[in-house]
Amino acid sequence: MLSKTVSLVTGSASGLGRATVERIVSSGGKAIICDLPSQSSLADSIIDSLGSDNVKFSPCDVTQSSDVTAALDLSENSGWGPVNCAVSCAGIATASKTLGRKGPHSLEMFSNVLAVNTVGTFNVIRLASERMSTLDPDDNGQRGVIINTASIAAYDGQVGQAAYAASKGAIVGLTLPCARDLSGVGVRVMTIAPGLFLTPLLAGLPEKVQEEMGKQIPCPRRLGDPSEFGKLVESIIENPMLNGEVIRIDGGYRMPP
Ligand SMILES: C[C@H](O)CC(=O)SCCNC(=O)CCNC(=O)[C@H](O)C(C)(C)COP(=O)(O)OP(=O)(O)OC[C@H]1O[C@@H](n2cnc3c(N)ncnc32)[C@H](O)[C@@H]1OP(=O)(O)O
Ligand SMILES: NC(=O)c1ccc[n+]([C@@H]2O[C@H](COP(=O)([O-])OP(=O)(O)OC[C@H]3O[C@@H](n4cnc5c(N)ncnc54)[C@H](O)[C@@H]3O)[C@@H](O)[C@H]2O)c1
Repeated sequence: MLSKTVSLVTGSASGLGRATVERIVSSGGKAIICDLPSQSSLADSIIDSLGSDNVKFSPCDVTQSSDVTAALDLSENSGWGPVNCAVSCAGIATASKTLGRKGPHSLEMFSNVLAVNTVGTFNVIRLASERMSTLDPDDNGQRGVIINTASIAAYDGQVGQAAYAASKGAIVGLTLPCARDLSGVGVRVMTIAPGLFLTPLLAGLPEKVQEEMGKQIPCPRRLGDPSEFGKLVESIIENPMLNGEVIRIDGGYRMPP
């Protein structure tokens, strides 16, 4: 399916989303880069390297339905047809204790992390699945695949990760019911829970935290390369039996408190 993949990939101007776009296009597929308008120059550099026939940019805040709709429309208006693959990589990470030295956790920050990570992911699932439902089914009765990005923090959230872990735990929780809901239209739903990958998001964490983490990954004893995330996306797209499940990709790492 990868050579016929028409995808929308959120958060794909950077990091894991970018690696996903590179993987899909290198296998013959197409991708709509769905990222914030502020990321347009990064998106342009991806289009320069992969070709404007294969990649297009739709400025998008995943929490806004009209933005996600515009990205789905761009695929159809470009002559690619409706998307048959949607990968959500858009996400933000925060670090703040429930009760810190300066007082309680900001409620606004907590809500914002859930809005982008959880509500944004569900927004893509609901709108992309509608477009996929219009496609002809393949030999397995399938029309598309949706891949979400959680985190190992959904299971082993650290000190300061209440908001982030809650947002990712919710993505783990919605995976099976969404897969069940969409089984009637032949759309699979999978979630990837990455461990520690070397992307701008991780580079923004305190250096001390980064150093400790890299050393703790059992095997391989290093941070993940974003291309390894892209390979897993490819496997999920290609394997029709993968559905309703969360896959950790973490080198056997379990985060300490
Ligand atoms: C991004 C991907 O999805 C993958 C990931 O999830 S990557 C993992 C990301 N992890 C994080 O972001 C950790 C976030 N937490 C932090 O950065 C900091 O804890 C914080 C900024 C929220 C708080 O820092 P601060 O208020 O300065 O607390 P600080 O004084 O350092 O620590 C207080 C206590 O908590 C402990 N602690 C703080 N952060 C810790 C951590 N990350 N791991 C273990 N212990 C920690 C300290 O050892 C200290 O213990 P003590 O009571 O025995 O002295
Ligand atoms: N890097 C890691 O180690 C790691 C580990 C576990 C999970 N994750 C998750 O993987 C995903 C990708 O992370 P990354 O490391 O590539 O981060 P990154 O910061 O490199 O990329 C995230 C992208 O999301 C975009 N984005 C943020 N808010 C958005 C919004 N409202 N609408 C549209 N786009 C938005 C950003 O502009 C950015 O381009 C995130 O969901 C993150 O939580 C990353």
